[in-house]
Amino acid sequence: MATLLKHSAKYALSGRLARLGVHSRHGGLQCLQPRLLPHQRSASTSSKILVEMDDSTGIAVLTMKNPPVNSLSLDFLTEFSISLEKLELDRGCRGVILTSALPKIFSAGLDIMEMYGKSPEHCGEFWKAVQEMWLRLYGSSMITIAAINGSSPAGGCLMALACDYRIMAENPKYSIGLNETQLGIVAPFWFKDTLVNTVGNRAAELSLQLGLLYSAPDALRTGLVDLLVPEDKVLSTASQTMTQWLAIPGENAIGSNPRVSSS
Ligand SMILES: CCCCCCCCCCC/C=C/C(=O)SCCNC(=O)CCNC(=O)[C@H](O)C(C)(C)COP(=O)(O)OP(=O)(O)OC[C@H]1O[C@@H](n2cnc3c(N)ncnc32)[C@H](O)[C@@H]1OP(=O)(O)O
Repeated sequence: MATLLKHSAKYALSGRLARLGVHSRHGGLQCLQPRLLPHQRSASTSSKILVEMDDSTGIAVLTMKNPPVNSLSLDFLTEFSISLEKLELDRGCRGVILTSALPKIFSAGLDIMEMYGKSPEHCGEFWKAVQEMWLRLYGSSMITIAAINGSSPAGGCLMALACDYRIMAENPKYSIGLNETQLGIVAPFWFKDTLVNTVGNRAAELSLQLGLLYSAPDALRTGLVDLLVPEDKVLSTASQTMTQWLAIPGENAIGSNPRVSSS
């Protein structure tokens, strides 16, 4: 925690700027245009989330656009959960691809400024929003695929882990992992359980105790991600993979998800 708080001063200004939407160092604000194709039915956008729904396929792309690094602030998490809930209630939506509008970053994890110098009430609200995001994603009855087009430490990695399948850009500069230990904090048990369910006990032990951040090839070797593709193919591959999953007869790819099915 001490290390985390030490980092906070560095992150203070950017957090405020991000909330004001004025940070463009990563080119974030320039690349937030909707990518609607002619056959797509609708796009809805809140300030930090863009949802593009393709009615003909039942696939939605949920794009995070919270510059500079898609940190998980209370505002962001609230918008994220609302967007996911709307998709969950939309009977036409069968699959969601989660990706980032920002170059180089999928998500930097929890917004450090939300944990620094805030009232107990605010902290409670923030923590509840983090859990809500995880519950909605991990317990979703839709197929969820993370199209990881940038680095994704800590809470960003949790988001990816909460999806059914992870496709990562094979860029040597990107890393992913639950690195909380390196920040002087212990990953909550539900972060740990989500990792164990993905990579198994021994790999999770090493990963958590050492706070490892994996390069894309190491993440693939460990089983933290399922597939590496060139950066410009991440979204299209996610789309193709989703189509394959949705073609499983009787929607069994959804029905046999052990997290949401008791049978
Ligand atoms: C309230 C409840 C109480 C609970 C208390 C217990 C706490 C338990 C929590 C346990 C679980 C924790 C999970 C987490 O996710 S903690 C957050 C961990 N994340 C990080 O440490 C990421 C740190 N960031 C980075 O590694 C890099 O920034 C990154 C690789 C993402 C990008 O690198 P790049 O070089 O491209 O960019 P910069 O480092 O220059 O950063 C750009 C600006 O973004 C700001 N920034 C970065 N990360 C965060 C963040 N997580 N929150 C807020 N702001 C962030 C950074 O300050 C830069 O701003 P400036 O340009 O102004 O310097």
